Amino acid sequence: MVQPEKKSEVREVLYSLSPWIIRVLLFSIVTNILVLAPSGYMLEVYDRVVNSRNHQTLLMLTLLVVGLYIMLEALEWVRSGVMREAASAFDERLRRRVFDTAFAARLKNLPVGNAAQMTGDLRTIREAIGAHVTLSFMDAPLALLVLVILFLMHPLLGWFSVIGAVIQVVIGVINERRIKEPMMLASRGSTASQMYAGSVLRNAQVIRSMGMLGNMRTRWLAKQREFLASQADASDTAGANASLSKLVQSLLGSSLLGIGCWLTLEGNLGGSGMIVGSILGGKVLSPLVQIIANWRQVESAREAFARLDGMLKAFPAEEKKMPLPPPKGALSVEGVIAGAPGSQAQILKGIAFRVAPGDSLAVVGPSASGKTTLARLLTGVWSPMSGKVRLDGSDIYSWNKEELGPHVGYLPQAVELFDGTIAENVARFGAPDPQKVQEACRMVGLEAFIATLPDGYDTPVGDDGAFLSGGQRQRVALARAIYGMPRFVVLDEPNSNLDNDGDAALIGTLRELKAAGTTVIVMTHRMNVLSVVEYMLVLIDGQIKQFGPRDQVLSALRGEQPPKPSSASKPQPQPPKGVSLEPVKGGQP
Ligand SMILES: Nc1ncnc2c1ncn2[C@@H]1O[C@H](COP(=O)(O)OP(=O)(O)OP(=O)(O)O)[C@@H](O)[C@H]1O
Repeated sequence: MVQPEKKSEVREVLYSLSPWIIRVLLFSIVTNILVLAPSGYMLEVYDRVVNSRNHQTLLMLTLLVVGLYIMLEALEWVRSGVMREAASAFDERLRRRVFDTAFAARLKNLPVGNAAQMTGDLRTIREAIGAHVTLSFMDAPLALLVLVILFLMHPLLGWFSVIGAVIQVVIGVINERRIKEPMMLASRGSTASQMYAGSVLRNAQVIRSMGMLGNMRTRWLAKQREFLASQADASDTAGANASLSKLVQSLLGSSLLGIGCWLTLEGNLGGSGMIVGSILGGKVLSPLVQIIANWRQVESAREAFARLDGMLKAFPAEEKKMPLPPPKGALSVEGVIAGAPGSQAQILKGIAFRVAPGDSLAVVGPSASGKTTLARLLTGVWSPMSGKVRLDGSDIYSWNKEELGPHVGYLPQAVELFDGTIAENVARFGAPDPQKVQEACRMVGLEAFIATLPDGYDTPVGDDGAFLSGGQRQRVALARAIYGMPRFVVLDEPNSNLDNDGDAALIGTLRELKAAGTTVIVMTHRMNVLSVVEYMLVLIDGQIKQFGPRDQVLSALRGEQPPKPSSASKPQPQPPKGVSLEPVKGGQP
């Protein structure tokens, strides 16, 4: 079946700029006429002043031309201003959508560079709209009118101008062909080099401690050399062609004067015709020369347009859906097969289980068995290849996350904090509710630490929480996950960085969540977490090996009879065979 062509959002936004474009086109008519003022002045001075030797006429003509100059420059200023306004409007109308799409693309495992390229592409198009070259495009139709006048004056003048224009276009095309490849390599190389430098700077401590700076620098220098060589190649070619283009323009101006003079001598053109002809010839070429000189900018904008449009088509805006009622926390995982976005490899190979509202489940399993993958599916970060993850019966992946977010808590394995204060991070960068922030920090045992800080909850955490210790970062992230007591919480290795106190605080947090009726799923390698959960799921190589009430699963793993229900209130979990679990740190909480 033929798929209908998806609408081009970027093109639609460009079309929406027509009120600005029409205004500029109207101004362009006036400026293009005013541009002829110096030529008119020259002719009038020759015709009227030199012959009549009239000082007053000279004064009047000079005052008139000065007035016209001022008007021309004022209009040019207004014209550029209107285009800059149009450029801002373009950015304004797309920036939110571009940001969201870059974010969605990153969630689909697209490299950071490609996702970030989108904001660069938006900037490239915006700059091209506001650039002088766009005005040259608007001047081009009027240049055609000037060409018609030249033909009417004498066909020879017209043809000479056309030949000049054709030579200019040929130079432009050759230039573009020659520099396209090196420019592309230079642009890619520059991005790669920048990203590499960024990653070196982010990991400065590792590099310093193991004396890796020399090796890293050598790599960076090689990347720099590579892209600078391509850039130099492109600039050399562009420079040579620009000089050639200027030469053609100067030659054409003088040739037209010569031809005009010859035509006058032959009696085919009036005396002033030769001057008018040479001046008008220059006007035909001027927008063309501008366009050719800035053709790279036009090409870059065209490439950025294609890339941006492709990405926006690949990631359509989320449709507005009817809001769903807040979830109660009933989780159902139905025949889920899943892998990393963009990859066909299956990490989870047919997973199905249910967790009732308020119940807690520990997911254990060896490294790389798929626990983190499951956490990403349970929180709707990744979508399954087949099957569904449902919260209160609704597909969690398609649930509007802005709407669902306050009811869900997620602590990822790699803790990510953002540049802001403790309170802002805990409150998920919404307006912090001081009571809820304090409550979340109390539950994870951060209160005492925060009390020692001069700025308390308003203390900045630094980029990615750089001012905090690993354990503190994990606790702040845990507080963020439980901020506002969500109904559904997924914790991926919540105690990987915690000491005994932190572990005890975590167990306390899990108990409080339980008491509040929150459904909790916790991926763990630690035994002590098992003491506060009711259910257990053993994941091995992407498949469920065991699932059920905790003690039953533990007994099954040890090859024993399941314990009697009463023992569930006094859990004494032991490491099962085949599943590596670290012993409880600091004893039973
Ligand atoms: N973003 C990704 N892109 C491609 N493959 C991935 C990605 N994330 C995980 N994988 C692969 O999926 C498999 C399962 O990884 P996952 O992180 O889910 O395991 P895990 O059980 O959480 O391991 P651990 O206990 O070590 O954290 C691994 O083989 C890993 O290479």
